Amino acid sequence: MKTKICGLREKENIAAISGLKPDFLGFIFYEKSPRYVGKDFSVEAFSSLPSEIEKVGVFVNENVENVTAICRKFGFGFAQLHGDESPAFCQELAQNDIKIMKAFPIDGSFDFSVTEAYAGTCSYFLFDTKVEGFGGSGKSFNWSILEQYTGSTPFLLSGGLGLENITQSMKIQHPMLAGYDLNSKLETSPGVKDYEKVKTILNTIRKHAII
Ligand SMILES: O=C(O)c1ccccc1NCC(=O)[C@H](O)[C@H](O)COP(=O)(O)O
Repeated sequence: MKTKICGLREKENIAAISGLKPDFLGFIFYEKSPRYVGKDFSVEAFSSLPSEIEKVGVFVNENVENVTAICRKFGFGFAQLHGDESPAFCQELAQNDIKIMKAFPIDGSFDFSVTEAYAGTCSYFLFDTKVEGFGGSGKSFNWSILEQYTGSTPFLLSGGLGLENITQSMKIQHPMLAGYDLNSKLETSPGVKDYEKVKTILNTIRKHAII
């Protein structure tokens, strides 16, 4: 199972968490987020990152030019699109050699047929809890709705995953469940991840994955 730790921004914290070898690290370029990387964020912040960890830029309703420029500047292989980006937007971005993770806000009435137009363009979907804002809510959704997803694009489960519910979430049996996206439940403060909590949750996921 893949693991993604989202919403880091401080050099020492990035270095410590990268030592735990998650598959993806996410950096938020949405100014209204309490985890926004900030104007002074520089490539220096992850100079020690092993190349096998995929870097993900997280965007909300940003334009293609800005997403492309930021991904190129920071060497992000992936853009996570967490707003209302259309299938055409994703196709345009994919032409710039950027892999896409498209987030969808899930509640009990989500219609998974909306994901169909994104298949083929996105490497992963990210199913996150529908809330007022866009992400980082710390809230989980009722996972039983995932049974309705019959697409062939792999997805990361997201939304309020922490030490208290990760074991329960690993009971989900879905052929396209590719991994877990982890964020606010593992923080000491917004944007700063708790090393011990991240270590414990990654060990839990990895132990389960080889049983
Ligand atoms: O985390 C944020 O502050 C955020 C704000 C705006 C858009 C996206 C954001 N996070 C993106 C993520 O991938 C989070 O990991 C995802 O929303 C789950 O967060 P959480 O519920 O805190 O585990």
